[in-house]
Amino acid sequence: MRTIDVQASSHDYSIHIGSGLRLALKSYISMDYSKILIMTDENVANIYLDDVLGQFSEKEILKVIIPAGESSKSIEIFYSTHTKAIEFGLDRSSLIIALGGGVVGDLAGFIASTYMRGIDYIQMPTTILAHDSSVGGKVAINHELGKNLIGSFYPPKLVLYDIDTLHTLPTREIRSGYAEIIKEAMLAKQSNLNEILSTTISDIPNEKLMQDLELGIKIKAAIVEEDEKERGTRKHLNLGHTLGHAIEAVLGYGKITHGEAVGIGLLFAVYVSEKYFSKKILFSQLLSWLKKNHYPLNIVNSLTPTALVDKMKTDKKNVHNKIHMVLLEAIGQPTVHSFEDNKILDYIQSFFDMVKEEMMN
Ligand SMILES: NC(=O)c1ccc[n+]([C@@H]2O[C@H](COP(=O)([O-])OP(=O)(O)OC[C@H]3O[C@@H](n4cnc5c(N)ncnc54)[C@H](O)[C@@H]3O)[C@@H](O)[C@H]2O)c1
Ligand SMILES: O=C(O)C(=O)C[C@@H](O)[C@H](O)[C@H](O)COP(=O)(O)O
Ligand SMILES: [Zn+2]
Repeated sequence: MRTIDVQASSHDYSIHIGSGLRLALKSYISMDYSKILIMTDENVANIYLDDVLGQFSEKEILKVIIPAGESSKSIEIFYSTHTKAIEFGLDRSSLIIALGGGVVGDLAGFIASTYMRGIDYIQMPTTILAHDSSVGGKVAINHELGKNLIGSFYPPKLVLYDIDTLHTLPTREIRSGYAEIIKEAMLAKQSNLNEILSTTISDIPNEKLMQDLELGIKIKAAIVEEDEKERGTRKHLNLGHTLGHAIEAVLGYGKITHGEAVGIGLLFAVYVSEKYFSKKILFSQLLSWLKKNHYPLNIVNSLTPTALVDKMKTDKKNVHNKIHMVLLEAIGQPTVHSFEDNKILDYIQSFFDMVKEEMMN
């Protein structure tokens, strides 16, 4: 087992990464909680819920199983879960457990942050992508006008990452998770990035997966420790998300995975960076890695650049209604830049043209 400790402003917490941890959850809970609400989605419930429930008595634990997918990060499910929690008698000494991917983690975490003005919660990530979402305390639900627009910063008490659960992930979700690891490596060092770009999604040995996850988590943890509330450096973790989030919202939540959208968003961020700084950084290597690993680059054929710019206008990084994007001056040197809407529109149009041409080769 590996452990990474994170210092948050409210408390410190540990991220344990290892095999079989879901079966030992109870031994990691140090407080005597009055009741527990465990949230998971229907896919994860089918495979792993009993492993966790088996450690508790029926009286003390309420299970809330939500539909799988991004559309569950909604105000309706947020509200109905509050209702179930009140009816079950959850109080301020109760605990919420998020067993699942980033959807469950973001939603359950946001419910924990608002229930009776805030109760403890534990993240039990079950996707590769959730190495990112379970760390750092960003919790949220979506608004029809944009991603994660209703939320808060609310760190978990503990992250228990049982990597055995990752063996049941569909290939598409492995692909999705790796986009965020690439992002983290792009913010760190060339050698880290080379290591991640050497991965082939369809064939990842266990030890390599563990190493890549640990690398991503360490890079993320260091950034959120430095700037928990995203006043400055944490914005860099949004690399690839200005376009990525807009793609998710324009297509309709759940039509593309978060990581697939971020993968395209990262390529766009590198494309703009190379134009802006007039130098080669990573575009051709990243493009060929994304192509080799079957990221859905051809989605650009069904996207309208003006609709994307409209969505980008609701991005949380914007200031005075101006779109702000994270660019890379070089690997490990992210910076934030603001652009006029027309300039972004030009970039998207020429980027799409280039991707379309590449997809024909
Ligand atoms: N809070 C943050 O810092 C942060 C960071 C990154 C992403 N996010 C958010 O995370 C969400 C995406 O998370 P995700 O990619 O984990 O999506 P997800 O939670 O929807 O999970 C993806 C799919 O995998 C299934 N699944 C989960 N675990 C499984 C397992 N072990 N075996 C088989 N199937 C399994 C789920 O049922 C779902 O169908 C997005 O909403 C994104 O905005 C948040
Ligand atoms: O932790 C962060 O900070 C991130 O930006 C991580 C992102 O991968 C994640 O998708 C996050 O939810 C996006 O943040 P948002 O503030 O743009 O919603
Ligand atoms: Zn993300």
